[in-house]
Amino acid sequence: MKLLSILGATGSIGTSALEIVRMHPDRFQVKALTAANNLPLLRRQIQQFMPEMVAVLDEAKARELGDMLPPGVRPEILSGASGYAAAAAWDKVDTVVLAMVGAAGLNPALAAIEAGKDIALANKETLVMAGDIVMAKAREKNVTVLPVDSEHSAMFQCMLGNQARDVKQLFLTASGGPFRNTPQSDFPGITREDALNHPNWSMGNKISIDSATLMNKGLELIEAVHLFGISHQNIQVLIHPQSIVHSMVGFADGSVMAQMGVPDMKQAISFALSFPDRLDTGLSFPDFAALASLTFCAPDSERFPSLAFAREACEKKGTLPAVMNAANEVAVQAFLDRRIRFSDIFTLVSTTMAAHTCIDNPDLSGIIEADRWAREKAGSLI
Ligand SMILES: NC(=O)C1=CN([C@@H]2O[C@H](COP(=O)(O)OP(=O)(O)OC[C@H]3O[C@@H](n4cnc5c(N)ncnc54)[C@H](OP(=O)(O)O)[C@@H]3O)[C@@H](O)[C@H]2O)C=CC1
Ligand SMILES: CC(=O)[C@@H](O)[C@H](O)COP(=O)(O)O
Ligand SMILES: [Mn+2]
Repeated sequence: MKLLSILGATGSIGTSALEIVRMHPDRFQVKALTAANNLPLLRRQIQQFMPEMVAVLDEAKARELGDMLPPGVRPEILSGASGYAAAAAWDKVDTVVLAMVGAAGLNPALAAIEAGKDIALANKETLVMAGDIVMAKAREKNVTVLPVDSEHSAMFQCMLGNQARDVKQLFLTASGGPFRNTPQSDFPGITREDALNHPNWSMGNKISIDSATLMNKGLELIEAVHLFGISHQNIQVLIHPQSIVHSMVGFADGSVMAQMGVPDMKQAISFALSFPDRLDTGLSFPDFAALASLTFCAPDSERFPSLAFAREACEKKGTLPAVMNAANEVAVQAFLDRRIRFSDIFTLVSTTMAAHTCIDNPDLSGIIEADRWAREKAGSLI
């Protein structure tokens, strides 16, 4: 029986993780859940899964949640950064699902690793900001970090049974997002609704916008560098509009292994939770006969410069990846709030990166300071 803490339980990944738990009550028990603002959904989850600990965004929300719960349902209710860290590090938990969105995931990730918990990692921003520190800490604490991100789960699955030294190339697939075929001249007219309309995946708002700008693939490039200890130069990004091949690994002998499935995160989440077993998820196989073709092509770096930003961050390292991530978070939120246009996201990120004086080998406080600086800088550009 795995004893779970699910951080970001009310989100797209969190609710899919709970679906897996619901399907396999003999394998998983929920001990802790966290959310930020969605108290009605968290209340229903608490009543269904009866965690002993929950954490929400702030004290006011914690009081509100307490008032919403019926008599007899009394988990410990914590709040804020200390609450999330407590839910990640609690000694009644052995596995933590990190499914919060954005930089807020870094502190609980480190708390979970420090406490020796196994990690199912969806929050890619954590590795983009501080991958060297997080992975070094995981090695020191002998903690397993299992990828939940579909591409990284795919690559991990392709590598099983092979020697790490035989991995020569990663092929990171991207759907291309909703604007794969949109001419750049139409970018100024792109609305929030257009950009949230991902062709294949149902996901939270932030990652949906990242997919539309291809920044999601930039973040995933850096995530792969840290998870698999490979240079970004050995990672090729491929546009694969069908999202059936979730990624591929090329080996020394010229063999390429691909992992496939319908675009549904329950496969990757369940594998991270049950590894090395495979659980029944209720998912069907792709209908290969009905699929006209599986296609691949190179990304268009002119319309979508995000991959170039990420490769620059990989080259310069230091605080630059955290700066790119923070500027992107500010820009995406401003676009979601209808304060900037779609193409302004690229300008905000590139201008903030260009203004940054990169610090090599930063410690955690250096990264947090770079994140703060980048948010202020990007905010001043809006
Ligand atoms: N969705 C997907 O298919 C995939 C997602 N990922 C990654 O997983 C992570 C989660 O994505 P997704 O589930 O789509 O996101 P959602 O926006 O759907 O959910 C985010 C979750 O985090 C909580 N949250 C938001 N802000 C904060 C904060 N400041 N502090 C604490 N908790 C917060 C939300 O709470 P509330 O809703 O209560 O406000 C919610 O529970 C992201 O890093 C994303 O890149 C990776 C691969 C695929
Ligand atoms: C499901 C998942 O892992 C997402 O990160 C997905 O990859 C987004 O689609 P894009 O390929 O369009 O970025
Ligand atoms: Mn992904």
